[in-house]
Amino acid sequence: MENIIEVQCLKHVYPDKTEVKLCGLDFIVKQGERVAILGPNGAGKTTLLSHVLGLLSPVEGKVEVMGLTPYKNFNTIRKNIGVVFQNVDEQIIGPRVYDDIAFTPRNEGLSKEEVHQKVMAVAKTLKIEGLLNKIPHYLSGGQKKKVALAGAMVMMPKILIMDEPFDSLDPKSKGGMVSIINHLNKEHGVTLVVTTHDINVVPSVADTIYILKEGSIVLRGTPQEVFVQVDVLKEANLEPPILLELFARLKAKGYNVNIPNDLDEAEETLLSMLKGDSKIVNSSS
Ligand SMILES: Nc1ncnc2c1ncn2[C@@H]1O[C@H](COP(=O)(O)OP(=O)(O)OP(=O)(O)O)[C@@H](O)[C@H]1O
Repeated sequence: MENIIEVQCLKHVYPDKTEVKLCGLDFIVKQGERVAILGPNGAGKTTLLSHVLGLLSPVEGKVEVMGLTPYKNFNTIRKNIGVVFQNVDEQIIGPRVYDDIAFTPRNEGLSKEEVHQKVMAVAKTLKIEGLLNKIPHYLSGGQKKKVALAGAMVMMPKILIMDEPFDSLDPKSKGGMVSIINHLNKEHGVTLVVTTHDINVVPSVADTIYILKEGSIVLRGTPQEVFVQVDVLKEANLEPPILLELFARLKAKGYNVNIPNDLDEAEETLLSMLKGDSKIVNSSS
């Protein structure tokens, strides 16, 4: 798979002289990949995303998206990246939900029919047809996130960047958001980059995880590889998902179990253990 995003040893200085450095491992995203960025508050996750979006320019380091330097090719880059910011209130601007979603296709000069077709298609995918006539200001937090996502996805960009997409969502809305973004990835080939503090949701939305800590990218791997490195996670002020930690502990005690991707896999493994499946043994016993 082709690299669609490449960031190497980025250094950014904000106008108030706050310095953010992200060295260590390179940040690489391949086309069609689902990537989650984890790290404590202030680690530099939003700064990294802002560079990928071309909103900031680095003092040092390399930032490339589709082989281009984002801040120098802002318009091309933004045509290919949909973004949902942490504070969605700042990005919803239309007087009605319909107008908000229609903003980019209208701006691109599409005909009224084409705009309508695009708005209805994305509203159907995200199941928000019933919100199209509403005034965005009065929507719930979860509904606003979906509207912002619809605005980001209406032109079906190659890459979708979401800063804290699960923030303030109730369990049902969170599950809905997970299904939607996985659908966009699977059915439309959209490359996903998300930041989140919601560690339990990560195995269901990411193929690859990056861990940021104090100006450094310290760890990269699949959820199964990353979440068993409990010491590194704790140093970065992160707790592994409970399910994965449980299986990592069983493995450390000599049980021949695979780290599960989700609750269904965990259930299957535990049921096999309870049934006394001979493949799952404690090698130390
Ligand atoms: N506009 C700004 N001006 C000055 N400093 C900033 C600005 N934006 C971010 N910073 C600083 O840069 C550092 C990294 O912030 P950033 O928002 O990238 O972290 P984060 O990992 O996204 O944190 P969080 O998990 O809290 O959202 C922090 O020390 C922050 O205070």
